[in-house]
Amino acid sequence: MNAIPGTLSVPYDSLTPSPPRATSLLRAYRRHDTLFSSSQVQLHARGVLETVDASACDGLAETAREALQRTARKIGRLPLLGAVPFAADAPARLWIPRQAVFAAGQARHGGERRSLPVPLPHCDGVLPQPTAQGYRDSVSAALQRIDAGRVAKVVLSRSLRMQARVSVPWLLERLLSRHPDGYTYAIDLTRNGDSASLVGSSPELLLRKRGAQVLSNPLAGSIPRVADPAEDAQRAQGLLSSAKDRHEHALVVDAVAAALAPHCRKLQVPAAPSLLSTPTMWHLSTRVEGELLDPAASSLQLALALHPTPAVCGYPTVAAQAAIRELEGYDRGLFTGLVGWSDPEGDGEWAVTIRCALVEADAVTAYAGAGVVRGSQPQAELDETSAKLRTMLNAMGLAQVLDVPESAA
Ligand SMILES: C=C(O[C@H]1C=CC=C(C(=O)O)[C@@H]1O)C(=O)O
Repeated sequence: MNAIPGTLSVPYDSLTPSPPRATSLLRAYRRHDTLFSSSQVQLHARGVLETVDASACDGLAETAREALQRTARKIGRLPLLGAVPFAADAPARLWIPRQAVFAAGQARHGGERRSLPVPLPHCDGVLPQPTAQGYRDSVSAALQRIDAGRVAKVVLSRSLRMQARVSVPWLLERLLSRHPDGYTYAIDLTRNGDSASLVGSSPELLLRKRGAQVLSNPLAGSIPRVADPAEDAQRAQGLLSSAKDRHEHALVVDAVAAALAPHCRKLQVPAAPSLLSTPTMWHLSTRVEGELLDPAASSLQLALALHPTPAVCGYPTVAAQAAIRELEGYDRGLFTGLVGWSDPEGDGEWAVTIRCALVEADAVTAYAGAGVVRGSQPQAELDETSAKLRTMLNAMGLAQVLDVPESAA
């Protein structure tokens, strides 16, 4: 099928009969491979055939489509995969791999366990950006802008850079076993010998496209979960009936529906959100489903038409982007961008790049943000980002970094 020895690419639309078992793909994963897993499909890729480094400002979707079609003509059907950053003018990290294998279904924990690194990663120091107080101050500043009518919602984030060595295959396996329904990814970013991977377990689907069918599943409005089942259920119900969170959520759903509408002959938008849970969070969730006018439209092009949604940026977009630039004080990089893949027909799946960490040789940086709207409280937003950070910190065995007294942070 393909001219490159060892290259294997199984078409997405031929997945159902007898695909490679997802668990065996996970077992085959090696450091510097790339893996993207959802409840629908799992993609395992190795090597780089061609990079597509344009920024979203520079016709990224068109450049990607040309690269996919050229590869399909010359070599065979291979997907494009990788990550697009939050900022439209920053370069994407997308490429066509030398080898790609798709499997249907979830990468549940395989029979064969990898040996755990012993001891668990040890953290030699933490650099928060901003500090806890800095984050609360930025939320207060965003609330002033909201009161002044300059913006309705701003998503503010923070990061924790930890001096620690973390094994990517080990982390990936732990993330998959904790939340197999999520969008779990390990995107190899190693270039020129500088080892780096973007690893995460996102609960949020930006866009899935298969034939003429598209689905987006925006999340916004959240509350941390607790161990006690009765209180946990009470929190979920409280979230569902919170006017503040419903408003925060509606801004995202309206923007997603407005961005998809011009591309769709039919669009279904539920009138009210439902609840979605991860191991650490409850979220308000809405599944927006559409039928495309042009089934040949690419999943990347459609995902970029949605990005950045108010779930990661705010509303209105331009005012929220300006507030983030002025208040956040650090570069988000790939965090709050999109991560996923597209095949030569444009079918594909792109998740919102959240609940993630940049894993480098001697350090790991975890990220989390929260939507600020009228009625938000600085301490509650800080606590929400801590709970979101736990997705990665718990999986890495580094949750103790959240217990550091603020004066030491
Ligand atoms: C920006 C993040 O979450 C977004 C997605 C879901 C819920 C969110 C919220 O309730 O604020 C955020 O909009 C993150 O997890 O870092």
